[in-house]
Amino acid sequence: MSDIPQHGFATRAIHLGYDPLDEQGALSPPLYLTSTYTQDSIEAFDQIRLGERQGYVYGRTRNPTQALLEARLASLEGAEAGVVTASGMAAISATLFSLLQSGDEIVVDQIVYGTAFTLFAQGLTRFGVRAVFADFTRPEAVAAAIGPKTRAVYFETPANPNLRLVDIAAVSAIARGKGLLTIVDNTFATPVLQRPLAHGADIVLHSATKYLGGHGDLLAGAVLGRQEHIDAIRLQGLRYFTGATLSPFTAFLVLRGIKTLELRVQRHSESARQVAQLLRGHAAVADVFYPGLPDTPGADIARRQLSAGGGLVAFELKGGLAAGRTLLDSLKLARIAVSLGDPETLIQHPASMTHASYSAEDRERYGLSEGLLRLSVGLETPEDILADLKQGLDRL
Ligand SMILES: C/C=C(/N=C/c1c(COP(=O)(O)O)cnc(C)c1O)C(=O)O
Repeated sequence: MSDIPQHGFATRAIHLGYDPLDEQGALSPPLYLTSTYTQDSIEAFDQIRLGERQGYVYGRTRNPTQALLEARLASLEGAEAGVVTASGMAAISATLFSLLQSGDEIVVDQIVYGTAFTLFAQGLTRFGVRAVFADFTRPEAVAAAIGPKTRAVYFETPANPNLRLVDIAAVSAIARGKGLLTIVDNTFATPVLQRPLAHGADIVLHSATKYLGGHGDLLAGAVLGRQEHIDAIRLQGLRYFTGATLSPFTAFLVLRGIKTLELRVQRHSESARQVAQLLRGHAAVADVFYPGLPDTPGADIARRQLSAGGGLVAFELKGGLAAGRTLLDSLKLARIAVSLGDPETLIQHPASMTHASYSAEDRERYGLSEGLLRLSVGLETPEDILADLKQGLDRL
């Protein structure tokens, strides 16, 4: 079925780029565990290196199982090409090390995943790259932060951990007008709900550890975008800056994960919407942040960019951190753990867990409350998730 690329999201996630009749009728794509490849002549290796011939040489930069996953993820994000990596942080670092060099600046949103913040605030400075943090909910603040040395802008939307929303079209228009690249981490929304390239972004990143793998049993990353950028990220960022290659077996697991991605994200979203409504109506809750609530901050952006609210809910209790600790200790179904996008409902305290690498001053400055809790709503029976949360809240 050569016309699969014109089919729907779920059909492409399941069928794109592979015909079982090419592989003895094997319905599940083969797993290529080889580290190296032979060819029939030295000339063949020259032709592959020069891009005159499709083929494989060595597993650090290309592998057929990874290549199928890259083709499917690129299709799901509406990208020309993709490259997969050993983790989400590997996707971020391979991208930054390929596209930036000493003396460059990059404008970054104030609210990003904690370890990504550390890479920007501390890691890149060791190589002469300066991150300038700005409030991306105000596009004019992004424009003001751009200088003659800026090469790119970077943000997450919805952002980790408080789910704040950034207007992709507005920010990417500012960046494009100054000849800059727009890099968007789409981990929280997934391409089921949001495709940043369609709103003007140039590069999309994923921690495939999360919703794409979808079962809390792997670490992986992905970068999607134009061929020229993906080639640079593969042949520089992956091949020699990081070497952070995705194992073929993990690529096989992510291929299996994305077959149910649309179904899972829809279920995560519906359950999270119910959780957000429960929280919104409970006396112990001070504030709820959920893109699927009609009056959430940035609701107009959500309506333009997201087809549903997603599986993450952030909230604050009236009793602050002390109440948060009591709640976490009283939950019986939800597990206290970092990460997200698992079938299991997970709850965590960003200030002491995923965002502990922000200094207390930076958390204060950027509005990351000490009392904020982040809930990754799982795939359990929704009534059970709600009952567990309610019994914990009712004790406060
Ligand atoms: C413990 C990890 C969490 N997050 C990670 C993460 C990464 C980094 O992804 P790897 O963990 O390197 O696959 C990249 N981009 C985003 C928006 C992320 O949330 C967490 O928040 O709970």
